[in-house]
Amino acid sequence: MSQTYILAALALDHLSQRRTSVNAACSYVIASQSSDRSRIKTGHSPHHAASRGPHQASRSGPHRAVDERRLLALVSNTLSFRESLQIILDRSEVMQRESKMFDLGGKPGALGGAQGSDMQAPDAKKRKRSEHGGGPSVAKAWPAASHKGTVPSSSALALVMLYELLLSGHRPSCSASWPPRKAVDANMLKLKSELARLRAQRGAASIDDLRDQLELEQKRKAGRCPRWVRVNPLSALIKTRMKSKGADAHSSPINILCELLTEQGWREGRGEVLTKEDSKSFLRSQILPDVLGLHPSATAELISTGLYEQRAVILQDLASCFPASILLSPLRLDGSMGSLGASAISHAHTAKRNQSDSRNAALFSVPPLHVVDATSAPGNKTSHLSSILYSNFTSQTPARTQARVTAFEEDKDRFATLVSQLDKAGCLDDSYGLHATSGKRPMTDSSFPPPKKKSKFDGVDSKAPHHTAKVGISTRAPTPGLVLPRLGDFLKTNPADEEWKDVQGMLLDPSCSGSGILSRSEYSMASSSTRAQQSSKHTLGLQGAAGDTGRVAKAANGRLRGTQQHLGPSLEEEEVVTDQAANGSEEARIAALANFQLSMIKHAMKFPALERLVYSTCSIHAEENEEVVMKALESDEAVQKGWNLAPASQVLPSWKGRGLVDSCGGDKQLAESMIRCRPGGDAAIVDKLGKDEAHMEASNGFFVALFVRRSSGSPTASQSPTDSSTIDQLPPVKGSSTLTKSAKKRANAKLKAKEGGQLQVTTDAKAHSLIPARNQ
Ligand SMILES: C[S@@+](CC[C@H](N)C(=O)[O-])C[C@H]1O[C@@H](n2cnc3c(N)ncnc32)[C@H](O)[C@@H]1O
Repeated sequence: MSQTYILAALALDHLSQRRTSVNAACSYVIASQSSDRSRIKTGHSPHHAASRGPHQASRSGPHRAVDERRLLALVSNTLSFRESLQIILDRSEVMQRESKMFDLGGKPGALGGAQGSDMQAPDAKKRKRSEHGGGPSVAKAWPAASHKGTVPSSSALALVMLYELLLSGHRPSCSASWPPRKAVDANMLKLKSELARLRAQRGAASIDDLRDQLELEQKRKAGRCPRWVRVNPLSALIKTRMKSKGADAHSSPINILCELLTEQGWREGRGEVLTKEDSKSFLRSQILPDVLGLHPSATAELISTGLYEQRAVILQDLASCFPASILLSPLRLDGSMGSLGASAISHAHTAKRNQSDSRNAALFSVPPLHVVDATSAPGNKTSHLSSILYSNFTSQTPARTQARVTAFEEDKDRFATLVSQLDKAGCLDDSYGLHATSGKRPMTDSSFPPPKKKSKFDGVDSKAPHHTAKVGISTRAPTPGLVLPRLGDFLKTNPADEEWKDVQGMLLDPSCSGSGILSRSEYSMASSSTRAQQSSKHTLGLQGAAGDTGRVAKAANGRLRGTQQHLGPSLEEEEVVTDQAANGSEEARIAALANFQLSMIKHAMKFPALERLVYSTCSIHAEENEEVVMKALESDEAVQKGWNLAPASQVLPSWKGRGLVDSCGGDKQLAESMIRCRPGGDAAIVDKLGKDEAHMEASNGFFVALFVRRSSGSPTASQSPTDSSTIDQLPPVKGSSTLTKSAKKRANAKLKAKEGGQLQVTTDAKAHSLIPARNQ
């Protein structure tokens, strides 16, 4: 019956959205289906049915029980071959020709052809609605129905059917007239020839060879990445130590973390390579000062220290720590990367505010104080922003009263995760969510965390005036965590609103294909041995998350490299949100994502005081990275407001991986100003590693670009907003001429059209001058 295929596709959809185990995804979809049915039948809530567990649920309805082992094997095997299947699908163009056949949502009654399948007629409109000004809304195109376990995406269903019909060697269990099967059958010749081509290209003797090759490649890459940890200066543990150190010049949060580790028998190593043998050593990142790397096999050992539980460390990939660091670093006008102490930054802010010491303030462009994280959940980068702001301004009261992070998230479930993660890490602003009158948190959502107890170290601001905050609104007293989460669609904000008038920095890390994430394949791909175990031993919902590997290992297994690694929860919250265009090929999906990403950047560029905008993805596709940045630079928003790219010297200059020149129209300088991380590290470095060695420059695949502009509110620009000579006389910054030729042309054309210098800022000058982000 087709039901198993539909459930398998739903499980794949679920895995695309959530970092979870194959087991858990299968249990989830079975429970969702059953609860849907029981809700329809009895009117009970889905939670009620789901809480009975998948076994009972699936057997309680009038429908045939799902063969759980078969479902698990089908999902695991499809995942194992996912990359090959996708290549075959794309090359054969089956999705382009047959998209309707896989679109169960578009064909009410399509399920009718399946025996034993009575799943709800889907809400096709919901999945296809077009939002945010053109193209499928990637943020919203994620099929809500599918996510809730009703209708799978076409792409997931196609993968499952392709695996079953092309590779499994099983007799299909659905009717030959069921549209998804018909579509694959009709294209079988083409599909087989693409499979043969792929095998020949990879030199794989058999299909199993092909799968094993892919798995090995993924594992090798993932194994080279250290277990990255970032210190959290907002954890009570670090704060207490910091306080006890008083004015000790060496007492930075990272030094304290190293000290805490050393006290527990860890050793600080040297060099760039971590070996498996030394499971209790760590290295400091040479790229980011607040990050350490351990050998991935040391994760369980780290967890046993209690530092993770107390959130003294946040487990976050190195590359994922780039955006907040780049956004909040001082930018030097001489082109060097600033690494100024907190007091220097604070001094610059004071000078800027008073405009009394322009010489000093002009030394560097001060990092922003009010920052927006436009797409926050689960909040790794948000808490990093909070950590840096907090560290910079911890003893600088004037600046600290203004420093804050407004964190948007539009998905309610993910918003709950965001709030909970921020709360655990001590990053929430204490005024967050408190009603001015009752002092109680307003949300009724059960996942919403209870009000925080104040620790003695949170008392620093106890003399501050009582807040008069609305929920998440920024009129609040300064508090340690600094983050004000906002449940809502960033695209629906009005940049002209009063509350955004002082937003100077923004981090934009939107939903993407997630193609750079190594751990995704790591957790989702079952090794040959575990596949066998799964089919024979495991039954859904009964098996413990990580088998019998022990409590610590169980908790840590999100990244442990062992046969159980794909089972069980992860320690790192999943940053990736990948949305699939309901129909169509991988290319269509990426194009839809790119449209959405561009619309987010263009919206961000409209914020009046914004001077820095960091754009990042964990994708390796140029379509989502360099190409989006190029289009953004050429957009009306960029040209009118004078947005540019910060030069390479201002964006982690010591990081070797830079943008793809070809994808930047051949402009080397432009490409140099962008950051790229190759999944598993640069081949030139990591290919020399021994077995079981990890390298301090290996991370997930990632991309970052820093857009900068001088806001018209900044002193220099406002002195003479239409005087291009003034702007041109600014000291040039090497390598910052980043507008493309067509953008320059358009800027010139616009300027000519607006005779009399009516433009607020002389776009012509902006287009030709070399302008770093600067405030003075
Ligand atoms: C890639 S994830 C962000 C990961 C996060 N920066 C971190 O490091 O933990 C993208 C997030 O943006 C949210 N999102 C997508 N579109 C949005 C919008 N228009 N407004 C607000 N949030 C949005 C998604 O729900 C998702 O949680």
